[in-house]
Amino acid sequence: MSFAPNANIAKHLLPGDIEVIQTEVERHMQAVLDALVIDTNHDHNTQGTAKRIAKMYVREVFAGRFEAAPEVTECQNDSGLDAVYSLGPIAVRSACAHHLVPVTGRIWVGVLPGDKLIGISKFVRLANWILSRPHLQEEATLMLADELEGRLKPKGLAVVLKAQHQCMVWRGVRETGTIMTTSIMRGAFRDSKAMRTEFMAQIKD
Ligand SMILES: Nc1nc2c(ncn2[C@@H]2O[C@H](COP(=O)(O)OP(=O)(O)OP(=O)(O)O)[C@@H](O)[C@H]2O)c(=O)[nH]1
Repeated sequence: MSFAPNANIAKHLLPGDIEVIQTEVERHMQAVLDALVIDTNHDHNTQGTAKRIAKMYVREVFAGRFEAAPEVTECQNDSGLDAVYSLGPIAVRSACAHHLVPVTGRIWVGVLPGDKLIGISKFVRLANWILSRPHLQEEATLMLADELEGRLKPKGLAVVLKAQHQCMVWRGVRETGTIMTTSIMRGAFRDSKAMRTEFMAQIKD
C-alpha cells in the first residue's frame, strides 16, 4: 500500500471519502491562512480561499491521486502495423512534490506497436491522470512509461517530457529559462539508434 505523493489511492477510497478529504483540506487551509495572519473574515477575496484551494487540490490539480484510471479501450493490431508512430505535444500540468507549485510543460510519446493499439486520446487521458499529482519529473516520466508499456506491450516505447518548474521560477533560484528534459527509451528505441532518430525526426517540429 502506497500513499506516496504521486500514488493513486482510488482503490482505498469508499463512497463519501473524497468529500471528507476535501472538507479536511479546507479546514487545514483555513488554519494556514489564519497562521499567515490573513483576516479572511473581513476580506471578500480570501473569504472563500480555503474552500477554493481544497477543491483545486482534491478535484483538479491532484485529482490523479483520487480518481480511478481512465477507461482505455484497447484493440488488437490486426493489420500488423510495424511502423513507428508518435504523438505530442501533450500538455503537462503537474506540481513538484517539494513546494506544491506548478510544473508545466509538454510530453511526446513514440510507439513501435506490438499486438495492441489504443486510441490516441487515451495517451492524453493517461498522461493527465498521472501528471495531476505531486511529482518528481523523473518519476512522472517513469510512471507514464510504465503505464503505457503495461497497456500497449509495444515493441518500442519512447517518452520525452520537457517542463518548467515554478519552484525555480517563482521563488528559490528565480531562474526563468531553465527547462528540464527527461526521456525514457525502451525496447526498439533503446536498442536502435535508427529508431531513436526516426522518433526524434517525427517530433522535431
Ligand atoms: N530532481 C528533481 N528535483 C526537483 C524537481 N522538482 C523540484 N526539484 C528540486 O528539489 C530540490 C528541493 O531542495 P531543498 O533544498 O529541499 O528545497 P529548497 O531549500 O526550497 O531549495 P531551493 O529551490 O534551492 O531554494 C530543489 O533543488 C528543487 O529545484 C524534480 O522534478 N526533480
